[in-house]
Amino acid sequence: MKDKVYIFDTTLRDGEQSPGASMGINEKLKVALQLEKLGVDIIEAGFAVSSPVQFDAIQLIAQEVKNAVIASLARAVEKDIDAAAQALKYAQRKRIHTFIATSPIHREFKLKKTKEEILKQAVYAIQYAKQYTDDVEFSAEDATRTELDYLVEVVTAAIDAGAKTINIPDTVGYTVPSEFTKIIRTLKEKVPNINQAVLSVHCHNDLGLAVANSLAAIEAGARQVEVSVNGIGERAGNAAMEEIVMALELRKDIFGVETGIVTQEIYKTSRLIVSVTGIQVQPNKAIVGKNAFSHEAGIHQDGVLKERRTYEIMKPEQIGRTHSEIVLGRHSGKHGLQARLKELGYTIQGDDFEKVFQKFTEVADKKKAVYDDELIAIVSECLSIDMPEMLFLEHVQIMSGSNALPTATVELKKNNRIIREAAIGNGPVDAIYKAINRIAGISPELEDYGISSISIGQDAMGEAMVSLKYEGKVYSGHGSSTDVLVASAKAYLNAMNKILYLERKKEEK
Ligand SMILES: CC(=O)SCCNC(=O)CCNC(=O)[C@H](O)C(C)(C)COP(=O)(O)OP(=O)(O)OC[C@H]1O[C@@H](n2cnc3c(N)ncnc32)[C@H](O)[C@@H]1OP(=O)(O)O
Ligand SMILES: CC(C)C(=O)C(=O)O
Ligand SMILES: [Mg+2]
Repeated sequence: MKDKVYIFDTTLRDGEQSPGASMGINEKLKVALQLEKLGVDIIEAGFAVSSPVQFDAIQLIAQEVKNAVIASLARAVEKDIDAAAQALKYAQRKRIHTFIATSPIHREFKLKKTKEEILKQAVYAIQYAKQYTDDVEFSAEDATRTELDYLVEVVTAAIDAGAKTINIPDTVGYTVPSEFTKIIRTLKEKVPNINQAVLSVHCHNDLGLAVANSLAAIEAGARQVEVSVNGIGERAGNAAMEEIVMALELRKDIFGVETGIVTQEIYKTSRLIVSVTGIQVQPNKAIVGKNAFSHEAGIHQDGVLKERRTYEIMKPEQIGRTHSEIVLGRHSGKHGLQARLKELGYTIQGDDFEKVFQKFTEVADKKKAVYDDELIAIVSECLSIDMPEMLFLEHVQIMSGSNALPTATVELKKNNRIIREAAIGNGPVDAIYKAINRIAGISPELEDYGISSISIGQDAMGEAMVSLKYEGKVYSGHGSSTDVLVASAKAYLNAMNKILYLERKKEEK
């Protein structure tokens, strides 16, 4: 059995410290249950003394989650530790995580205490917490800006006092990987009782180094990492769970360690955090970003079509995504275009293909991306081929407002015939989608929906993205427009047309 690295998830505590990320009690429970499914070892559910909502959320999570240790943060003061213990009362496995800052700048200006006073307070807090649970974690806040010999002294005393996990936070994200390696190695060499505790790291991302620092610490012997989903957290955030887990998973040759994470649950967890916090993931974010498995460049598309591994180091399915994507745009080449045309049911070769490619490059040069409906229009224009039996958006009209039931009227074109339907929904987008479902005659499940701006200014283009689940398969769609509701309708139709196309193919067989 390889060495295990414990995954301590702090999405619900440090992650929630991101401006605007506060979650309600039920949302926190939903996240905790998903983290349990994901297989994290420890869930830091909050900071109990901080507010009644925090306290109640920790209590509820402690009652409901069975397969992870539940932790609460507590300053090194009795009232915080008492509150943490009470909130954790019903947990099957509980951890009190107490901390105090050790660096000169925090000692002098924030805590206004001497080295001796801080060491004494840390030891007292750990001993005090031990009356409630044997599982006490101690963090030396701002450890990485602390004098190393003093840090050795504090860590030795904390373990003597009974701390079972010693956490070394890079609180302000100032450290670089080589320094982290040195800190962990020094602690392993100089702390005489270091083997009686698990050594942990908690890295912030102020210099974009949180993941690199955490991995350096693991290589140097740390066996717990504190992470958050999508890397959310105070200021520039914490080390991203998905990046660390997949680095450890894919580079076992380097790290030689295992985690208990069910990697197929990663994407679902990431999307849940986006939906409960409203904090979007940047498109180029590793592992969970919209573009992490998209290929636009012609040379890459050609490579991936010939052998996926030329430009993909993991399978999207490994992290619970359904597929990688060939995005047709200005940088695409003939192989990528041909493959997409084939998917759409066209076999176009020779001069005809050259004509279509020529027109495609003209269109692509003016746009961010060329979507399926536009491609079909190009083929139809260049080759006078009838449009296949697809649904095209002609018109969408919405009635919505604070006192109105959101109602959508949608007109779609199918085989040169206009079909009109209206529907009421929970919101304008829901109403549009219900009206489209009526015309299409099927009701796929909306798995994911997102809208983002793809240009700036008042006439900015909005791009909508949807994932629809139908008979166990997931279909994605994109649509863009200066009107976000029109973009939403186009994205839905883009995915719906893929479903309808495959359904027709099945019937033809
Ligand atoms: C690096 C981190 O992420 S640490 C965690 C940060 N998270 C949070 O702060 C979110 C939750 N915080 C809160 O709800 C509040 O700040 C509370 C309830 C903890 C404290 O609130 P208040 O009593 O109003 O104090 P306030 O937040 O203004 O100041 C913090 C006090 O705690 C002291 N303190 C800070 N850290 C510690 C510590 N680890 N142990 C003991 N005392 C500490 C500060 O010196 C200051 O004390 P002072 O009032 O004697 O000057
Ligand atoms: C409380 C500690 C672990 C923390 O969040 C930090 O130092 O960043
Ligand atoms: Mg932190």
